[in-house]
Amino acid sequence: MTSADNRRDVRAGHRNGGGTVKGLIRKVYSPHPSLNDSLEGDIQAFLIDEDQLHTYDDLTKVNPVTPTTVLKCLQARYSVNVFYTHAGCTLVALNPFQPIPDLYSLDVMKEYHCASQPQQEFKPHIFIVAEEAYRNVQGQLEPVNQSLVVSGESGAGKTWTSRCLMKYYATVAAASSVLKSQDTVERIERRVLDSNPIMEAFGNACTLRNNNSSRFGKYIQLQLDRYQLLVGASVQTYLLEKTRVACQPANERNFHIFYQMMKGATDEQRREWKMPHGQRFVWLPNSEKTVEEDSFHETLDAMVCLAINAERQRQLFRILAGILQLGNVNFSSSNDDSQPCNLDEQSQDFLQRAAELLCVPADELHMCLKVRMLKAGKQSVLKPCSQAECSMRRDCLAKVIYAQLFEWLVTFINNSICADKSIWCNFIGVLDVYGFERFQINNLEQLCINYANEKLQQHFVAHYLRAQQEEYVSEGLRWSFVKYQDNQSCLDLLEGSPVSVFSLLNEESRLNRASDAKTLRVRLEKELHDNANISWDKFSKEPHFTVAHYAGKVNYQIQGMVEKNKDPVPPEVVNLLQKSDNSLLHQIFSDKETESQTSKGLSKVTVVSKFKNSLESLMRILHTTTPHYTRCIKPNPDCKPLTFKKEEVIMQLEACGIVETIHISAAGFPIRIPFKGFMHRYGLIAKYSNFKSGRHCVEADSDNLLRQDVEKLLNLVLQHEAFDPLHNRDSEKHNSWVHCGRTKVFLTQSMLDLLEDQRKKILSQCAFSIQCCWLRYQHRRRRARQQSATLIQAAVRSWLVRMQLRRWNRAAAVIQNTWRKWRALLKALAEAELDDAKDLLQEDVPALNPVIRERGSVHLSTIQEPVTVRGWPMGLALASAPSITMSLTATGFQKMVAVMASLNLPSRKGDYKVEPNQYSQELASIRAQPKGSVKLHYQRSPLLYADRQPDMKSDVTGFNAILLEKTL
Ligand SMILES: Nc1ncnc2c1ncn2[C@@H]1O[C@H](COP(=O)(O)OP(=O)(O)OP(=O)(O)O)[C@@H](O)[C@H]1O
Repeated sequence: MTSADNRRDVRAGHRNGGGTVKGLIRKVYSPHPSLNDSLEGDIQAFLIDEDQLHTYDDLTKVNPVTPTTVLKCLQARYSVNVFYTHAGCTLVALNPFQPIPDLYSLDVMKEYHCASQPQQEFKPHIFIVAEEAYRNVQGQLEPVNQSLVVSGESGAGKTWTSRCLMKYYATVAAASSVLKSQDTVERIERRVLDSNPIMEAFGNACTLRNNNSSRFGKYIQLQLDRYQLLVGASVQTYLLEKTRVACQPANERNFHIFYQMMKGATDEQRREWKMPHGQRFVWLPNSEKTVEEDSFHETLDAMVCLAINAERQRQLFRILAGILQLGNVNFSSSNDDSQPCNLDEQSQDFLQRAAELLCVPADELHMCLKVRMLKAGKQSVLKPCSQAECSMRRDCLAKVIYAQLFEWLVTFINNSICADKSIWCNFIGVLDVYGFERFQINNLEQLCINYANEKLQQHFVAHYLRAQQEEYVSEGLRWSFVKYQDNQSCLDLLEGSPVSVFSLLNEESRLNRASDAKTLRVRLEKELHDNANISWDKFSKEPHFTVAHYAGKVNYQIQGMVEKNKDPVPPEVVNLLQKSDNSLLHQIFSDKETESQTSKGLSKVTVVSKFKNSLESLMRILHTTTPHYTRCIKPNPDCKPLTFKKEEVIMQLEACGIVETIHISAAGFPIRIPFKGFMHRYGLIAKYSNFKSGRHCVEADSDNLLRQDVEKLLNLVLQHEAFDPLHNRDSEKHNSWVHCGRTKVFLTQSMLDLLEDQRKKILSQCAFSIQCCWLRYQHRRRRARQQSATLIQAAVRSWLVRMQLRRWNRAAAVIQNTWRKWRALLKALAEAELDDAKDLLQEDVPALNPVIRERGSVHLSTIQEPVTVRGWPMGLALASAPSITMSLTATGFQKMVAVMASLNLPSRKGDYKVEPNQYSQELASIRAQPKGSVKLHYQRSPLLYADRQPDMKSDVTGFNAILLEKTL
């Protein structure tokens, strides 16, 4: 099946009357013959178009709705391999009894999950129910928690459906995981899924009606965190059929796990379990029959995945092997009643093996089976048991071990998969309970199972059929009542107070006397003859009673019922098991009640009262959740593919009241929301659609005001639709999309989808606006930050520059100061030298000496006069250059610059003319240009060596040497 196949045929919807938009005038059975004649005509007219029957995706579109038309549509769909059909609030699932390729593939799951409106876009499917429940949790519409109730008779496909639902959630609730590591999510979903094979191995068996029949009921809570991700699960089980361990109905088998062990054990395991090849076990009938579920490896893998360690597995399988050995123990009757029963040689051997496997002393085990301990006051008396009693004690031992082992397993699984309460906030529950049972001989098990089904039917009736109709009336809707089968009187018969079948059964069980079927039958008849749901076949020899259940009459055998209800466990048995060296066995019995039934007296909890209590707690959970119903239908009793038996199907349809459901769904409004809640959720549509009510919608308290707001809002939503149901309300009100009651709005699914669409659009617009504002705000903030950063940077830079300049200025001042000192000193020296030279020429030397002497300490800072340019001896000019090294070593332009600096000539371009000596290329003259008044005449110095460059290494002597020394 491709995804295109899954898509809904939209044209079919139009052909079938345009879906729920246009009201359909439906006809129902009437006591008036002429009306029924016309109904018959309508049925024929409807069925004439046979080719179109399979296109009815929703049975509410069938017109007229009768068992025949519904059946024909389902048959037509089954023949074209379409197995799911909507029936209003219920999904009808026909069992194909063959694998349908790609019907449950991962891609299909994703398609349904990603579709904006799966119910509109795709064909009916169990994934639509799953997705609807998931979206309800996402939408947080009260009640947020969801329950998926899967019902149907044995083999109809409940377990299969539950598995599909779990796989769906394990996929979609984990796929969107972005917050957790993939590893964590996978581990959780894997563990949740892996609990299935273990539970099925221990709790399912091959029966005449189903090769993999669940012999217990279960309610699985899939725990979701606030992001709607699967974070854990928990399982609650109900009424395991433990009698199957020791007594299998003809042509049926024991629980799968025993066959798995026998077929899948390795040689070593066989040795350990004392289970050689070819060994026959009385409690494993029909072991030659192979079923798909006989896969031991799958169970072992699941155990590993759930962290049941190797040692625990060893202990567990040894216990199971011990149970099998017990089944082969046979007691032979003793001739003397005062003597215990004997065991033949073979049985002794089996008993020995059983004792070894259960790790209890063989002789004690033997004693415990054949001798009963009676308490008379404080005295205990041992009384040998009859052969039947011995067998019963043996069976009881096996049953109690198996039941406790199953309970331990469920607790272990729960510990492994259950999330901490602080982590999960919502749940989706999947309820898979055994279907209605009616055999040739029915006993306490069938009574309990059928009672559970009655309870579920009542929940459906109360939640959907009755509640809906009652509400329509109280809310002022004009409503033509649909008759439905209310099973309250049947439930009163079974569980009512003060007298009911259960109460009488319990009374009888608590009396400390041997049960007598006939007495109970008489009591039942005497006390309950007023109730029309119970009857007796006067000609039957066997004590019995017949109950008219919603799904049909069932005849219950009274023989053995009281004993089963007592479910006695001999205290010796429990004492013995508590002594076991098998730590698992020891653990599961360590806190078991050891006191005998007699000592407990009337406080003994019977099977019926225990079951009733657990069912009531389940009902309490169901009442606080939003239910979704799936009715599984078994098309034929032989589990054959492509076989549709009309009689078989019509009985099931009638049993679950599908026709009534369709009537009410077709005409009614499945969704009801109080005005306040409605405005709270959808008020934003008015607010953001420029719709003004003149006051704040949600604050308007009076129902009338609220009602007006609601109506305006609905008009607003529908104004784009060609059809305006509110204006139609006087005519076909109950067939329109929406109706405003006194305190509530009644909606069809289509109307709800429309409202949700609008709400989503507005929310997405709001989200867009918020995103824009946020982006703008972020942008502004970023810009402000940038500006601030620039400002700070500028301030810091300017501060740094100022600091730098201050340092430079100080340094420059120091340099200038020092430079000036040098210059003054050199000037003084040069002048002194010139004066000296002049004096030498004029022989007037002493004129300079006083100056030198006077300034001898080189304190010349006060000399500020500018250099007077005149004819300089070049040697002195060079010596007064800024750096002596520079003036000595530099050549060309550098030298010229050095000289100019030393002469304090401003180095403006073009002010001076500099001429080198044409031979030596030494600086010959610097002349001011005509505009200036500087004239420099170079003449041969009268000083000795004045035409030489000072050379540190050359032998500069005399005054020049002194001059050089000072410069350095
Ligand atoms: N959708 C399906 N597709 C293919 N096969 C199916 C489907 N549903 C059920 N089956 C087949 O029908 C068989 C019986 O289904 P299932 O075990 O789910 O019935 P059930 O209602 O749980 O019975 P019980 O009450 O006895 O446990 C399955 O083993 C499987 O082979």
